[in-house]
Amino acid sequence: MADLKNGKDVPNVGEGDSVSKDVVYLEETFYILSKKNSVFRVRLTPKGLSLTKETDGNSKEQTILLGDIIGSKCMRSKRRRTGAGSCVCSSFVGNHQLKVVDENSGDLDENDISAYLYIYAYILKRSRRTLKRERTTITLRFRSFDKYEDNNKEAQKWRSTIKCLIARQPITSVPPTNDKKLLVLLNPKSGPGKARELFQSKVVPILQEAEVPFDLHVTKYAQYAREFVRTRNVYGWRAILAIGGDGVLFEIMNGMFERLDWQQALVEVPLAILPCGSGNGLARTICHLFNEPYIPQNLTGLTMGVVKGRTAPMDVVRIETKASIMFSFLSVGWGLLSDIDIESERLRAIGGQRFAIWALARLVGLRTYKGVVSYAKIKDVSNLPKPKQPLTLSHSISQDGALDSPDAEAFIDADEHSEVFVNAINGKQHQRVDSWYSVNSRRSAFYSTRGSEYHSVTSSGSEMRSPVHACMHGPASHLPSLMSHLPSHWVQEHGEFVMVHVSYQPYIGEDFLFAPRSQLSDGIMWMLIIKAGISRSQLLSFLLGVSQGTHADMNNEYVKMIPVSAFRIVPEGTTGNLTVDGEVVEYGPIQAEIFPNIINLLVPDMK
Ligand SMILES: Nc1ncnc2c1ncn2[C@@H]1O[C@H](COP(=O)(O)OP(=O)(O)OP(=O)(O)O)[C@@H](O)[C@H]1O
Repeated sequence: MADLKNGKDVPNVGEGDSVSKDVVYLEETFYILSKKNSVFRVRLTPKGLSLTKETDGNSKEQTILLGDIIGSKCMRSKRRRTGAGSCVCSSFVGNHQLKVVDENSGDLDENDISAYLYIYAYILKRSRRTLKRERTTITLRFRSFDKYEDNNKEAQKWRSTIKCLIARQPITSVPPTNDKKLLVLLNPKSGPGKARELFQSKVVPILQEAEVPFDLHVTKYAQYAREFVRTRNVYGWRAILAIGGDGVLFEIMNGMFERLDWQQALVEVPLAILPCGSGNGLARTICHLFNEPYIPQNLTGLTMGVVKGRTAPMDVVRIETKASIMFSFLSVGWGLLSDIDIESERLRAIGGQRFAIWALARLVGLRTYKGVVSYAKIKDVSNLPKPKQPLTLSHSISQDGALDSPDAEAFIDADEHSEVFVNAINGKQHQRVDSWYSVNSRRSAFYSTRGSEYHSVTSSGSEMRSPVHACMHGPASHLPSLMSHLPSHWVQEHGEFVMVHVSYQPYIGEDFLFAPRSQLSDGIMWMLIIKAGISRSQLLSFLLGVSQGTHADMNNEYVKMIPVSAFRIVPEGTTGNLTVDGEVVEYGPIQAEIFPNIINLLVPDMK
């Protein structure tokens, strides 16, 4: 068995290129009780957990990638009811289920000296047309020594190494700790109203397995999340997670900019989003850019990013209207797309499909808007990476729905048909009976993470309503004031428009690949201008193209897509919709400029 290399630095673990392929951090051999001619070698390497089955000279290897592993825990066997079999070996065969408990539990079985190491992974699996994550639990049973303490020491060594590797930290005998909780701000009214249910069934189990404690606050009214982050000591949390649509994150981000210490807060407290709304443009963007499958209502991949704590910088856009200043991360819209977004609100209950239905209605009754559109064009975008093709998944259903079973008991992992693997090393004279077995845990469900707090929805919100008017801080503008003349190098277009929509992320909604060349942080806004005069059939092909991003290739007298660093829209008249990140703002002059790399966003591992 390879020694634990204490203090060894592990750079870029998980990417697998800068660490030698031959490095083995830990290695152990196991065998299966019912198949004594098979030997199983388990190795922990920079790539992940390698499981090799050797039978009669043949070997078969399976590797669970480090990027797919989210956590590891040591457990003890649970005390059995009187009359239940107490023999450790027999307890794993037949119809008995393994029940384990935390080592500090009062309900543990003192007679079982085994230490159990649970390794939790969500493996990316590709079937013919779909890519999805499946939950897998690997259980290693350490029973080599006569005392539980010694077996536990062995199991803890594996746990610490796994945890250090996940955190990309030097390997030490103590796992890395972060006592700070995750602040979760959840909008129960977002999208079809399933955020609470999805959090409980899809997110909490992963937080539990990764041992990430959280404080959950369910928003009680619009602007609750904004006031919350503006008025609290946010440094006490490891990150702020928005659960809902893009609107909750918009509130959180603007609450951060209303703090005097906005700069420090944004550096030290990363933001994250899990999509439960009807728009979900940023969540879809993150999945697109980090090659994570995006499956509506399946939060697994993004939650893995949240627990692992990897960050990526994101641009923000400072927006000025006559009455207010705000910061945006997604888009500014005027005309057709904003009309569809806002007017389809009445169909909120049906989720993202509301956009398609309303788009058809608005094509029939097409409106145009008069005004002036001005922009500072970015001349050279030739260095940008090629746009990525969207992963087409035909909205597959994840297998990990099995986590939902509410009547399950926590930590029941052994399947009735699971096999028992018994250690075969040390020439059989030593009575080592370490074992491992791997099962797809279909019955586990966890409902709270130790140390986590659920804040009642019904409790009074009075502590939150700050009497003091918020003042917007954030980076200072370089633009002339909204009513002043613009610099002469800006382009100006007067006329009648079907729409002007500006996006700084590839996706502005789940099915809207609006700016395929956009990156999270590139300092570029993509302005799409569609002028009046365009035929309905051209407009239809534009709307159909938006789901795959093919509309961006349309470039004719009516449609163009321009990279800009700042812009101003001055609509004529008083009726119409102007939106920022999908939320309505006052109708009138609006101007915007982009600031690169302001936000730290929690993102999944790049695959
Ligand atoms: N408890 C609440 N009650 C009512 N509105 C709320 C509550 N919490 C947040 N909001 C508001 O709900 C709006 C929409 O939120 P969110 O973006 O999460 O959902 P959504 O369904 O995706 O919405 P949208 O379609 O506008 O993107 C936000 O403007 C937010 O201010």
